[in-house]
Amino acid sequence: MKHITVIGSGLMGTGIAHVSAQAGYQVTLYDINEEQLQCARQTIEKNLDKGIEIKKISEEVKWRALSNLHLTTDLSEAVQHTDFVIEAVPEILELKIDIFKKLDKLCRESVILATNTSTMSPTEIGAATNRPHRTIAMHFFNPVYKMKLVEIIKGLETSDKTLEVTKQVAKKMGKETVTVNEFPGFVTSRMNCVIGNEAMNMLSEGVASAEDIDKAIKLGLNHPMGPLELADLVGLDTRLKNMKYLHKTLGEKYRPSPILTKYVKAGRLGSKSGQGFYNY
Ligand SMILES: CCCCCCCCCCCCC[C@H](O)CC(=O)SCCNC(=O)CCNC(=O)[C@H](O)C(C)(C)COP(=O)(O)OP(=O)(O)OC[C@H]1O[C@@H](n2cnc3c(N)ncnc32)[C@H](O)[C@@H]1OP(=O)(O)O
Ligand SMILES: NC(=O)c1ccc[n+]([C@@H]2O[C@H](COP(=O)([O-])OP(=O)(O)OC[C@H]3O[C@@H](n4cnc5c(N)ncnc54)[C@H](O)[C@@H]3O)[C@@H](O)[C@H]2O)c1
Repeated sequence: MKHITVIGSGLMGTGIAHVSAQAGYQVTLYDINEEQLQCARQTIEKNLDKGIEIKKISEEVKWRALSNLHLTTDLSEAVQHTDFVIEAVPEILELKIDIFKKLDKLCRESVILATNTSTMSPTEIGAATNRPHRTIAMHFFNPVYKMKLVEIIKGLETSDKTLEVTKQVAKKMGKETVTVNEFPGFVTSRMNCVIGNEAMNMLSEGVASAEDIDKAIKLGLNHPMGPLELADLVGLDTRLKNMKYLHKTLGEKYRPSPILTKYVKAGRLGSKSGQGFYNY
């Protein structure tokens, strides 16, 4: 494994490309949006600089990581030399399936295709390809360069070898792993969605202000961030897509809070749009 391709250079693709390049992989970051790619490179450079400031990495590691990073809007070029692909496009099943079909045609037979889906079925995504045994879900956490876990989910046909290689890749990126059986939302998104949704319902019902809900959960339950500020960090559009999928697959308990739907309709998407439950 020498070369990783990351598909989608948004919040997560940027972080995954960062930790991959820092781990010594050649990384090609692909997006349909050139501006987004440039923005990703700047974010990675800024976060590498912060790493130097806190003495977590050296100047040399920074420059090596940046020289390992390649950007492209051409999908064939993105996968030409790749060994391992990690997809991080928006949480829309049809979009992920379409990309996996294209990747399956373009990539050498030995290439593993991983999805960074928060909730969806690697079996269903893998079934769209001729390599279900080489498809897997590799669920990273935001902000990727600070968070220590990757949740790995095997699809029905995923081979043990694919699981082993995926674990090794995550380990080389400095991450711990857990292996979870395939259920919608896995362990973490299922839990996160329930807590976050309850916080939004409490806000709508007037139980407390956003600030006090978050403060209560941080100082009273010792969470590092409050559920509403965390939802803003994740992106309210992403969160709504996750909730809708869990609602469809797991039932009524996961119905998205109406305030979430309203905010997304208004274009309040969290920190990335400048406004969510808080102003940025
Ligand atoms: C439970 C509430 C529920 C809320 C609901 C929200 C909706 C979610 C719905 C699901 C949607 C899908 C989501 C997705 O699929 C999965 C996710 O990503 S969910 C979000 C996960 N993220 C979190 O939960 C973040 C919570 N916050 C935190 O844990 C912390 O605030 C933080 C982000 C870690 C930051 O804390 P800080 O104190 O600022 O961080 P540290 O300084 O301690 O750094 C941590 C660690 O990173 C190292 N480090 C820091 N900067 C750099 C750098 N520039 N380069 C390299 N390394 C860096 C630092 O040294 C620390 O390492 P260590 O010393 O510990 O080894
Ligand atoms: N936001 C989070 O905290 C978080 C955490 C873990 C997992 N995830 C999952 O990661 C995935 C990406 O989420 P995100 O928050 O990074 O989304 P995002 O909206 O920030 O980024 C998505 C990127 O994909 C690009 N894109 C769209 N269509 C594309 C295509 N056809 N080909 C290539 N690129 C395309 C967009 O231009 C954008 O740059 C989702 O499946 C999400 O559920 C998100």
